[in-house]
Amino acid sequence: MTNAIATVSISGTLEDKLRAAAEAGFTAVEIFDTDFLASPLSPQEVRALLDELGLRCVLYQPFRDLEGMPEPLRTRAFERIAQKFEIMQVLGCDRILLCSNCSPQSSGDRARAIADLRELGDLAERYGVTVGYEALAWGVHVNDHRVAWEIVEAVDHPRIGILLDSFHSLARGIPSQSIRDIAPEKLVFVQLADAPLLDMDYLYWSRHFRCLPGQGGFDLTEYVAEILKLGYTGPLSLEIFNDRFRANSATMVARDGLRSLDALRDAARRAIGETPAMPARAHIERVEFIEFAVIESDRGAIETLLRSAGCVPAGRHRAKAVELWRNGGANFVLNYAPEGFASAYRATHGTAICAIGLVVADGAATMARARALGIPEHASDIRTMPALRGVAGSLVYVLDVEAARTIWADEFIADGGPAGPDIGVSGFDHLAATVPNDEFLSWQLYWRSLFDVQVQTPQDVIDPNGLVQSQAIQNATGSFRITLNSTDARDALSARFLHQSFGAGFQHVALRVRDLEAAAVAMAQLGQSRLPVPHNYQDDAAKRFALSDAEAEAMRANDLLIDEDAAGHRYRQLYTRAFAKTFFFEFVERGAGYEGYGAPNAAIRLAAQNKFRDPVIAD
Ligand SMILES: O=C(O)c1ccc(O)c(O)c1
Ligand SMILES: [Mg+2]
Repeated sequence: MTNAIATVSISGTLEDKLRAAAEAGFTAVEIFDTDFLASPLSPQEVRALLDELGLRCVLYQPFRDLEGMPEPLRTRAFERIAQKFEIMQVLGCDRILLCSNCSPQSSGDRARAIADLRELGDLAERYGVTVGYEALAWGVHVNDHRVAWEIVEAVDHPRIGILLDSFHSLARGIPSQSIRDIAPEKLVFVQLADAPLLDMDYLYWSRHFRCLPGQGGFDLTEYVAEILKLGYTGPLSLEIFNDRFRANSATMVARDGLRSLDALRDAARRAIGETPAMPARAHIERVEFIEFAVIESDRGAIETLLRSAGCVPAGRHRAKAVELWRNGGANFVLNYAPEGFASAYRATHGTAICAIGLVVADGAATMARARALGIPEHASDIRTMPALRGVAGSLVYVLDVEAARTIWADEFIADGGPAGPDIGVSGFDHLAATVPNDEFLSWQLYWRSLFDVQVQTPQDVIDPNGLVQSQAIQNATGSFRITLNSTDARDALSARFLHQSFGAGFQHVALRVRDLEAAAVAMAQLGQSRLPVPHNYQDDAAKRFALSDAEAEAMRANDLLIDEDAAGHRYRQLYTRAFAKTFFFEFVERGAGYEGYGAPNAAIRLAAQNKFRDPVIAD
């Protein structure tokens, strides 16, 4: 069974698109009619290029508005499709997609459509071509694959089959089990696309928001499982109309496309009990550490930030200029080494988080799955802790439970200094990454294809200078949580972060505490520089959440933010001021059952941060 991609999914000229698909490892493509029409290459030249690149054209698409048309449009459509069949012969392509009719001039008479398709079958037969009839979600008479199937069944012609496109089926909420009604030999092609769950006109949703499987909200696993159960062995092909992809690197989309298909195939195989071709998505236990690459001249400032957040020195590396700091269950590695990965990272990004360490259930299986998905490994100098390339060239270290138990004693000499103040940090609550807009979907796929994680509903967050999109990703128990944030707005905080730190990265780290009020008081004594929260917000929160006078006063006195879910589970937050505009802490008290991230407060926080737009060093 082949992986394929439609040329419409990627940016550039027809030639750029074909080269990117081949480079990513595809061996089959759909050629989109408009891409061909806009190309100066003759059919023979396109064929030569396909041959040179080792690609087969497995579908020519789309052909529009043929069935049920009045004359003279009907004759014209038949003449035009015959010309496509001739081109397809040159291209070596034997399948064409016919969309259900969208023309207001078309007849809704079922018998007419059936007769036209039967005649089309006879024409296709002469060229050795098979037609896949696709129900567009916005087709005027046929907009449901169950109806397309009824028609194809009635046409009963060996050259006329049905083409399934997951967008059209799942956007309309058509049950995937209905695929079982299709005769297997009549399913001629399968197109796949995911999409965010939006309440939107089908055409606009489809043409602008489709995304790769594993980047949106459709249940594609069930869809493909039904298709595999039917016995379909043809290509699974990506047909993605997406505004970001049109503006993106063709290579990135093609590479991610292959990853998304491999991950989806794996999920579908598992769903129907077939032997999987790669290890399962990796279970993450927790974040064990984050590592900063630190410029020596930033030492004072970063230590001040850490100390005032309740962190204390806990060890020195046995061989390298690397220090371990701790805050309860959260480990911070400060890397000052003049050589190696951190030094290269520091040279590009300045003082920044250059790596995170994840504890997974099975390290070897995690690395094997990463390999199968084409996620690059980075040569790690610690044997028990292999590394994967992560956001913006930062690293994701992969630790077994056993490695996490021994790593600190193996690598570090414990610091005999005084124990720090206990501010009740149990560990990392979440890490917030800021990524460029065009990589936003790519990073979602990275996390969702490799790890056993789920996404929450995406959030639109209002920054004083533009809209920020935020996507939370977490494991089932909530012991691992990250958020991905991106914006198009040049002056929004996350855009300034990208500019300031020369690319994507983790911009803030949230630590979880038992009692945020107590932690805030303790950290104030340590000289913490907090982000002030306006009184207007506090006055509203007091009423909204029916806070007692004491609770409301504690909120005001400690610059706390608060949220509550529908079931009354609470979340309280406190932010520190930023270090060099690139990094800050959040402290959270997450009431049992609260699953969010305080999204309603993000606009308040961003407005507060906006006041400190000049370089700020925690003092
Ligand atoms: O948006 C469209 O017109 C269109 C064209 C061809 C397809 O296969 C499709 O799914 C949508
Ligand atoms: Mg389609």
